[in-house]
Amino acid sequence: MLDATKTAQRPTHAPSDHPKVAAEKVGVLLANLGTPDHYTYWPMRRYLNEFLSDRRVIDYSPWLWQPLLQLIILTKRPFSSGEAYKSIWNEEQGESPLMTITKDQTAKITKAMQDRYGDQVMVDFCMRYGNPSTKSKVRKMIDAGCRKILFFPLYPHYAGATSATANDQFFRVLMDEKWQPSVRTVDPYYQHPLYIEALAQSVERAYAKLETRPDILVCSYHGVPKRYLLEGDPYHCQCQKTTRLLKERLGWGDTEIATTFQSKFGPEEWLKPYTVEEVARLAEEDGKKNIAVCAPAFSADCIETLEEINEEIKESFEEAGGEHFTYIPCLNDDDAHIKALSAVIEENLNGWLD
Ligand SMILES: C=CC1=C(C)c2cc3[nH]c(cc4nc(cc5[nH]c(cc1n2)c(C)c5CCC(=O)O)C(CCC(=O)O)=C4C)c(C)c3C=C
Ligand SMILES: [Fe+2]
Ligand SMILES: [Fe+2]
Repeated sequence: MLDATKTAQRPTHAPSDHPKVAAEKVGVLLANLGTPDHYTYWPMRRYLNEFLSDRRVIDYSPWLWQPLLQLIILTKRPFSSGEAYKSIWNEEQGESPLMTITKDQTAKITKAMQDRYGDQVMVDFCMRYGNPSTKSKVRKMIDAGCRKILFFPLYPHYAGATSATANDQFFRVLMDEKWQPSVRTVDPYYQHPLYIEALAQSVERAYAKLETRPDILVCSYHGVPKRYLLEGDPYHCQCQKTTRLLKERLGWGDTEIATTFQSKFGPEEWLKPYTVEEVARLAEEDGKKNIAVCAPAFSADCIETLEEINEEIKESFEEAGGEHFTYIPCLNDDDAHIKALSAVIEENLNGWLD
């Protein structure tokens, strides 16, 4: 609650001083990871620098890590990752697919919330790294009269490198605000029945379009260093549970679905099996020549799915003798996904709205 003694020193940006503010609102701030402004060297370098300097993502001592990052990694990776981004870029809108999809999700969730609550709720999105920044969107919500903000990291699973760092940033930028909203953050939703339902429907829809049923569905999750799991990060267990719940909902057997981890970075061991190796092994050793791959840890298609899975990992499968590779897109702005995310939001707004 607000301290009445502070109202006398309300800053000029305080919501009630804002000429356009007619009534108090509740803000729902969706947050995704972030994406470069462009695939050329400097925007790529700025984005990777911010991302890879986050100690929630890479926890090495900055004394060791920063020289390596600044002098070696950031001289090369902006070029190689930039090429990958170029191959998937949405040239028409001048942005990456992650940005386009996040905007589409936000528009649909806004509509769902307005149908339910009218103008009492304001929905917007921000990114953990790059633009639009968490700071700019928190400020925008406060200026628009949001006295309560629900912060929703768009990751089904909780990892230090994703949800936790998004939350860190949210609370960090709030420290700079004089006019404090009351806040809530959303829990991971990897076992929400509507999320599992949306995943299952996306698999069923994809399978229904195929002439021959794939031998196996590979659920490829973004990896993290194995050490993070051993040090207590819950991400790995939550991914395993998602695959199990999906398998149960689909009514499949153990041999029809697998869990793998992708996007290994650096020399350390990451969560295994690595998708890129496992798809080759499935083709070569298990004779599974027809596979489908989905990516349940990503709420939106991005470089890691459109380029890494659908180009690099597909190539690894085909080089090992695989014949049919089907990539099942992320849930993106599917109606079932919007329904799931809206339900999660409504559950978290409990008691905040009439
Ligand atoms: C280096 C360590 C990394 C960890 C740990 C990590 C965890 C992690 N990331 C996501 C989701 C996304 N990652 C994306 C891109 C991306 N990830 C890393 C590194 C780590 N991620 C890098 C260097 C990049 C940039 C691209 C590249 O150079 O390879 C994206 C896509 C962004 C886009 O613009 O499309 C997402 C989404 C999760 C879920 C996760 C751990 C749970
Ligand atoms: Fe990542
Ligand atoms: Fe990648």
